[in-house]
Amino acid sequence: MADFLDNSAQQKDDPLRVERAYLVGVQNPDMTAGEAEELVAELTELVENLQISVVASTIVKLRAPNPATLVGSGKVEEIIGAARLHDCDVVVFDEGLSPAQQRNWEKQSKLTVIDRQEVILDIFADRAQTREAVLQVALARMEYSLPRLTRAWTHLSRQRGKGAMGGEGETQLEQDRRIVRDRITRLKRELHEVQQHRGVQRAKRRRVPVPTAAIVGYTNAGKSSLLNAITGATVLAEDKLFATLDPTTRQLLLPGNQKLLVTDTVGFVRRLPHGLVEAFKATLEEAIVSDFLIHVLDVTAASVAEHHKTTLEVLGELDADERPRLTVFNKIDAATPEQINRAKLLIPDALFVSAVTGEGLKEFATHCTDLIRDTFGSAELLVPHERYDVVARLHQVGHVQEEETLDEGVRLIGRYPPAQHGYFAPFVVS
Ligand SMILES: Nc1nc2c(ncn2[C@@H]2O[C@H](COP(=O)(O)OP(=O)(O)OP(=O)(O)O)[C@@H](O)[C@H]2O)c(=O)[nH]1
Ligand SMILES: [Mg+2]
Repeated sequence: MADFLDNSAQQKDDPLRVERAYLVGVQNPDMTAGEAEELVAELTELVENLQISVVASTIVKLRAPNPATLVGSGKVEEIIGAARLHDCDVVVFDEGLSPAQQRNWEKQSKLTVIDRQEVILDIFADRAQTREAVLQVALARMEYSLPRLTRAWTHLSRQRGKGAMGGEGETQLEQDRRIVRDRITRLKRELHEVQQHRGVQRAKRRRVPVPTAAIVGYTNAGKSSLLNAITGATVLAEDKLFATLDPTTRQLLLPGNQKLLVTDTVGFVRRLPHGLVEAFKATLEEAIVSDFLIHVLDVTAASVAEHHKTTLEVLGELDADERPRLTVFNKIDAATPEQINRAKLLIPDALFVSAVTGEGLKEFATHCTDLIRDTFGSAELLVPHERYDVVARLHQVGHVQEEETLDEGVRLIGRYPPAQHGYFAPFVVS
């Protein structure tokens, strides 16, 4: 299985490896030209992450997709001509290609033709580090490749010309399919074991009554940098998409001596392959089970609103969109006043910070304490009738969720600020 789990290192010097890419963006009727351009810019970054140079690109306006080749036949000719002219060896589509479309393209162009999803899968494969992430990515890639085994270029080899096209007999193909299916079964079994082990560890951890938060957000927003800045931890922060694939947890000490466990998570991206969302559900469970989410956004990103939307969508798929959430715009040190204003309009109650200069981090910490106070610190009190002043004070400084008069006193369930703990402690029953 080693060949499937690690194919990056040994192929860096492979003469057949693709090196020069021609990108094709697709502008659907519901998209503006600007949006299509942004997606291509993002795809450029993704492709360059694979050490493939982006030589040229084009945007195709698409009214109705052509089932055979996605774009119309005239455009196919045009794109192949342009890719050849620029001496490209790979064409990358921003839009997903069906296995049949991909096959048709490769047959006609004699070039490697891939889509955004495959690029993302390959990046994840390069970055995965823990056993679980490695297995999850391998599984997502296997599932993606199963209907595409007749292609000239597969991420099983990430090179051209391997696995002959057309000349291959049905039996060979059937055999390959069986091998891939067997691997999928084996990967699922291994993953199950690894996840069970992690579940046990988490159950142990959960007994510690320290609140937890997960940092989520679009890739490159500065999630790891923020975690570094607030904890002094040394988490990998790089100007690379998906620098973080495995969750890292650090303990943070907030104002009022409040402890908080913060977990950094993998960045989200538009058009994340569905297989990967599925595959990463387990890893992102950390985010789902945390007490609240810290949603980090890059305030300088042109499509910050899209980033915001994408993250909420992925959170929705993970059933985590209802968790308490703190929205934080990062990189204010590099932002223009217009960008700040735009962000304020987008999320009026958001916080503004810079992980680089440390600006806004104090307010951020205070807000975390407040959020914990809102989600935590709920206690049941029994206050004797002669101490009605305590009941009055709880109404004044805290939040009373339940109140009931009994013979022995007033029973209350409520929350109050950590600073008041000492005052209320003698009356707490649970
Ligand atoms: N100017 C500026 N740059 C920042 C700030 N925070 C992060 N960056 C830069 O943004 C880039 C991405 O930062 P990361 O912390 O790796 O981002 P991330 O969200 O963890 O990215 P992934 O793990 O890839 O999803 C790096 O080049 C950082 O130096 C900030 O406050 N200001
Ligand atoms: Mg990161």
